[in-house]
Amino acid sequence: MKCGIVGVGNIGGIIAKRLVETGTLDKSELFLASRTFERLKPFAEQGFQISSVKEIAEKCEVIFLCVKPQDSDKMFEELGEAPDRLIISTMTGVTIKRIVERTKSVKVVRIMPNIPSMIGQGVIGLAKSESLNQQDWQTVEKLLSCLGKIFEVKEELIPAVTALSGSGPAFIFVIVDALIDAGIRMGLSYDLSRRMVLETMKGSAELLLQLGNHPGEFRHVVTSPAGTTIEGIYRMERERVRGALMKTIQDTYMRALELQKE
Ligand SMILES: NC(=O)C1=CN([C@@H]2O[C@H](COP(=O)(O)OP(=O)(O)OC[C@H]3O[C@@H](n4cnc5c(N)ncnc54)[C@H](OP(=O)(O)O)[C@@H]3O)[C@@H](O)[C@H]2O)C=CC1
Ligand SMILES: O=C(O)[C@@H]1CCC=N1
Repeated sequence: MKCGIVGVGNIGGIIAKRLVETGTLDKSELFLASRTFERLKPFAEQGFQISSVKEIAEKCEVIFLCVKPQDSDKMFEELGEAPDRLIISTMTGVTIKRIVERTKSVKVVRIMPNIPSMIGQGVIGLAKSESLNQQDWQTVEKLLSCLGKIFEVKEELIPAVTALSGSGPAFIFVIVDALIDAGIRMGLSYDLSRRMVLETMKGSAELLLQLGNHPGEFRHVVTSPAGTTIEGIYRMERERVRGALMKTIQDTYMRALELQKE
């Protein structure tokens, strides 16, 4: 199967690497196109095939579109029409309707991956056009499963997925950074603090995933009467941490909706 990636930046680069390193595609089946050669150079040096955007439209059965929304018009112009192609877009704010209009392909999948895809542990929100047949869907699953877990949603929920899991890792990284600093402030080394924070996060997430309990239930298991945890929880409530996190996601969601209108 010939597959092309248009826009080899953060996400396009991750997809290219995962497709090849997991053996999902052979380098001979994959073609990369981007605006500046600088981004493509490390791929060219590793034997990836470099192409033009137009060539990808002409020769690839599957085309990933991975440019920023602000660059999409120019990219669509260069791509031209690609009526029989299966299009998989990571572009934030660019609707399936718009992709169908610009490419004339009716087989369009809009995805919202996140960067843990780098190690195959991503969350991939996905909405698809109605014209995909069983074979197309198998192709999509084959290509995307090397990135992580696929969650199919209605297209109207993609902006919510963008806020929660697409942008989500950035918020988690800010929280991790702050917790590591808190450890350092109490005298732990950076390395020890980092490992303890990450293992605590990983263990807590695994516990919830494996046992399925509501997080509030386990919070009570940790919290001893007149103990240490309740002091921390009381501080979190006074600092309105919950509200701040919900507002963070809401503002991100509003921007995702705005981008869809621009
Ligand atoms: N980063 C993330 O975590 C996520 C991003 N997304 C979405 O994926 C898309 C890509 O994001 P990201 O990878 O971070 O962005 P990047 O800017 O890192 O990558 C986009 C790439 O597309 C190239 N490009 C721009 N215009 C064209 C064109 N006309 N033809 C070919 N290539 C072009 C850019 O070239 P140049 O190097 O010259 O700028 C750049 O290398 C965005 O729409 C984003 O919203 C979705 C989920 C997560
Ligand atoms: O910041 C952005 O716009 C993109 C969408 C999700 C993650 N990065």
